[in-house]
Amino acid sequence: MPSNDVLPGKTLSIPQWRLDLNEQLPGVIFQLHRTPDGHLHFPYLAGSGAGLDGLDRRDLAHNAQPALDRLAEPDHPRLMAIIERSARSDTPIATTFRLRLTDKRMRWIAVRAQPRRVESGTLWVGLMIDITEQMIEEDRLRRLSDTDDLTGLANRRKLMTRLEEEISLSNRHGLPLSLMMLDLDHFKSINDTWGHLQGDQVLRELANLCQGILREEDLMARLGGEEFAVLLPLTPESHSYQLAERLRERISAHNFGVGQGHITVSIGITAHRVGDSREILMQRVDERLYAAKHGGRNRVMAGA
Ligand SMILES: Nc1nc2c(ncn2[C@@H]2O[C@H](COP(=O)(O)OP(=O)(O)OP(=O)(O)O)[C@@H](O)[C@H]2O)c(=O)[nH]1
Repeated sequence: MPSNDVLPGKTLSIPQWRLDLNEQLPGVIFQLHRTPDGHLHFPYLAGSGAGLDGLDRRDLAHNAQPALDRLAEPDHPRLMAIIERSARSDTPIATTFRLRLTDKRMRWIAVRAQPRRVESGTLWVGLMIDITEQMIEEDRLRRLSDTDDLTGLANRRKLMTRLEEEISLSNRHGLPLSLMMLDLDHFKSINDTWGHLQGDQVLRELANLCQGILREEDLMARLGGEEFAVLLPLTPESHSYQLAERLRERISAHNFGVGQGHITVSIGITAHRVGDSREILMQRVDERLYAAKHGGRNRVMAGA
């Protein structure tokens, strides 16, 4: 049976019209060969884009390294592991990775490749296409679905996802984690007196003010209406109490344009205890907020 492999030492006669067609592809078709000692090279490469432009294909025919050197840092070991696993278990490669081009631009590439054992090692036949535009669009949509329209803060959905992740870290490594819930006091009267649009402006400004005080790794979310939550990783309750007091004071002293001192907040805080679920934590912090409201508002209530 004639071989379709373009391995070193073998020649393959491909009609010129097919070579021309392959070169015009908006992606790359390839053969990747791995010798038993792990050396990788591309015996066949055709097409354009896929982050390989500017590389000498004659070099790549002998050594895949110049292409692998373009892999973004975290993707390099991951892709190597995927190639090894595919070679060992004869399973296809289906993944995405990032390549850094010479001008420092990053491109997202999708690869699909089918391995086959050959005398000289493993040979994959596959294709790579540039999916950067789709990834940017996906990222935009993801961010939209995680964002509160009015304030630009994270929304409840995003908070709940992060809370789940942080709780799992906290349970596994015993790291401190605090949660804060913050609600504007008598906000109905602000709306009634100044109008809904001005009320919206107060919510936006409150979000800005708090974000200026919080750390990068803290996550502030708008839960809905005039209720907010702040997730504080690596923060024990004593620290989050001080922070909550600072937020409360700064908010009550801030001029929101609706009469000095008219905007105050009640805040509940609680710390995560090993074994607490997301729902338990949310319920407990809600109870603390309720206690702050009933204790007279413009105050912080803590308690694990
Ligand atoms: N401007 C504006 N107002 C909102 C928004 N969402 C909810 N509100 C208003 O927030 C007010 C909440 O009123 P209540 O639940 O009675 O609470 P409150 O007046 O803040 O009183 P306490 O929380 O008990 O201190 C209502 O007037 C809602 O219309 C929003 O997106 N924009």
